[in-house]
Amino acid sequence: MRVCHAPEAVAVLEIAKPAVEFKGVRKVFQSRSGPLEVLRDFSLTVGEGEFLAVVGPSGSGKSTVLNLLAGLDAPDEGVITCNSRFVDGVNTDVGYLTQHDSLLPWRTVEENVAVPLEIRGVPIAERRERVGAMIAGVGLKGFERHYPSQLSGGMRKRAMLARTLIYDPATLLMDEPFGPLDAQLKLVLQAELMRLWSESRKTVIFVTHDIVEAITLADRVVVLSPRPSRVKLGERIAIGRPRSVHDVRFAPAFEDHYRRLWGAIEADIGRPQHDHQ
Ligand SMILES: Nc1ncnc2c1ncn2[C@@H]1O[C@H](COP(=O)(O)OP(=O)(O)OP(=O)(O)O)[C@@H](O)[C@H]1O
Repeated sequence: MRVCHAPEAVAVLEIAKPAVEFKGVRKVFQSRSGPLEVLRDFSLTVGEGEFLAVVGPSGSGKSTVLNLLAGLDAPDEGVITCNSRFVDGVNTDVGYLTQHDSLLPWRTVEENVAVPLEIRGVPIAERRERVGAMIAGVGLKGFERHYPSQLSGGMRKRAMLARTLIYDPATLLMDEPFGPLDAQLKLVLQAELMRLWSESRKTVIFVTHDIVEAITLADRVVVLSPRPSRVKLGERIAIGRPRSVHDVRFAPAFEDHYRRLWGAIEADIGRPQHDHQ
């Protein structure tokens, strides 16, 4: 990825090498009331090292997009590639932080974080070292031996983030990771995510309902249409980095971004989604 600096010191990102591509993807689920077409002719390209946020109406298929990329589900039509490989089964190139609390309750923080390394057969000494460093990196030092039930919601999110990052996936999928947290904690975790991302520059696809969060974190925000979904707007965020989660909303470009994104979302609120094919 090439980063050129415009006169106003805003980093303009040009997608030099795509990390993720959806081309003409269609996804239909079979529901009790018949087929549910969630994605139709859905196309999206994400550049290597890009932080992309995805917003859109509830039920428009945001999680479906992540599940398809993770290879947990298969498209009915179209092609998905990740790091130049077709996704046609479980995609081990991605780390996936889902909405749900997925820590194993019978394992301590360090035992939870170690799971991906155990699966990959990483030797125990290396495992200990990497787990310790990662736990410190997400601010959980001192809580290694705690069980999930002994942690706050924010600490559990940190532990899940550590477990997702531990095997150093090239691409990170995050599905409303901070959704249920209170506003202050959300800001703290957003700041930490930005710090971790700026150190590693992984490709990130981050699903959220929060437009401010999307503008704060992302290089580009895409808005999905109601079902059957496509990308209806792509907004490149013209706010320089490093960004402060507290100051982003005072950046000159913030208001215009917010207005355009909200306009695209507002137009679809209450609009019925078309489920008949
Ligand atoms: N495995 C499945 N079987 C049947 N229907 C499904 C399945 N997975 C998702 N759906 C339906 O597909 C639609 C899109 O779901 P998805 O979770 O991708 O939307 P979303 O945009 O992430 O929603 P939200 O913002 O509410 O989290 C929804 O109507 C959902 O009920």
